[in-house]
Amino acid sequence: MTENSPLPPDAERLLKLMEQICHDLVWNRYDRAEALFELTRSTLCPEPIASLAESFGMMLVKLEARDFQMEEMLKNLKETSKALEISRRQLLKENEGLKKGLMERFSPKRIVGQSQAMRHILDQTERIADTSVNVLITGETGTGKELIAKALHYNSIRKTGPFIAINCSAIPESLFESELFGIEKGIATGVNMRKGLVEQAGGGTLFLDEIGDMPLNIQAKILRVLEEREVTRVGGSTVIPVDLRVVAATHRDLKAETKAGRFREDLFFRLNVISLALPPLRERSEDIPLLLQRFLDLHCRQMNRPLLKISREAMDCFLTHNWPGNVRELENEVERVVALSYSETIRVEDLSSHLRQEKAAAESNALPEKKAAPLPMDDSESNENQPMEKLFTLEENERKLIERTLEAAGGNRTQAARMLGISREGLRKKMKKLLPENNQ
Ligand SMILES: Nc1ncnc2c1ncn2[C@@H]1O[C@H](COP(=O)(O)OP(=O)(O)OP(=O)(O)O)[C@@H](O)[C@H]1O
Repeated sequence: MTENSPLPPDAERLLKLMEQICHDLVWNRYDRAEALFELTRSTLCPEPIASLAESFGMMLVKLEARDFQMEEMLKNLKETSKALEISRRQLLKENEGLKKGLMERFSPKRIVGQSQAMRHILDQTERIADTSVNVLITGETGTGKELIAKALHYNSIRKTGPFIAINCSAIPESLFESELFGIEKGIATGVNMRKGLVEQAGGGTLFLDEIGDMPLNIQAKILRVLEEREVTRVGGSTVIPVDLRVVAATHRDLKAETKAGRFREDLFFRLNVISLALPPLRERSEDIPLLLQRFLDLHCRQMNRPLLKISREAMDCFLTHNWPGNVRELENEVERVVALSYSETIRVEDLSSHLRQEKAAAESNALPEKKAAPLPMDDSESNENQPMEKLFTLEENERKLIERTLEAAGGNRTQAARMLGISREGLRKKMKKLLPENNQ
């Protein structure tokens, strides 16, 4: 067959059929596609048309395979999307549970404190939690300032919003502004937009810890946020409204800092709408046994140990130490002891050396008048650290212990019996035997 010779009549018809099939395929119509395979097989079909049909047939097979793959992909995507939705719901539920747990954990009722000063603080915390007033919490390190800030947040109407804590003493001065107020996109090559901590706290509480360490220029800017309730990112000009409550804390005397010109007076007044001054632990030693109990429960549970008892001598160490690191130091000491002690009773030798030394020094003076709340006590350790020449008989030791406990309990026998872990009747019998002169 030459280039110009007419096609045989059959070839003419088959070419027409090819043309129609191609046209159909262009419009995604496949109903005549089967004919392609016939064309490849037909003995009547001229060879060029048969090989053209074969090429189209292969193309069709590929198309079918692609469609099949797409269907599979769609099916997989649908399954993944279903699994993601299930996970999303689970996460939401978990998140709700965790938030509920946080609310319970930071309820003022769960914060330990029986001393008058702490009861006053906890009472105030409960009363102001659900308001939006700014609060300034003062107190030495480890007294529980952040704990109170969280109690304020998780018991407020903002409890489902974020609690964002900033430690002002830990941020380098050059980074303060961008950390707090965020950065606008494109301020420098490759810089992406970043929300600052103030913006992130929207709908929740911003906790400015160690506010006394905030640089003066930032103090002016944070004051603006408090007054205008809006923020502008570094390098940006858009004013972004923020709805937040500010709780600040410091171990410094901010009044003195304002007098020394290191803290803005206007900011001090803005923050100090309500102030809560947390007392150091050494001024509320009646809280020590309760805190000890709380931390023993917690750490024994965490370390899978049965609840440890504490010897009277070890308890004396806890009561006489002056706790410069306050509650945090006490908790660390308990955690250390629970991890390291071998026996079921915490004894003096289990404690850190500085606690033991202080106790030894205090022993040369009289026992301070501190009242211990009931704890699982073990008295078998009395006089453990006494040098040999000071050893007394068992009876003598018992007599001294009763005398000291009565002294600590201000003469109240019911309380003394409780502190000794015996009944009032048991104490009466012991006093009759050991302290007949006192037993009237
Ligand atoms: N009254 C309390 N009851 C139970 N736990 C407490 C109490 N006070 C403090 N704690 C615990 O002591 C630790 C220290 O408390 P927190 O971090 O709140 O102190 P802080 O005053 O903010 O310390 P810093 O000034 O060093 O930041 C935390 O583990 C906290 O849970």
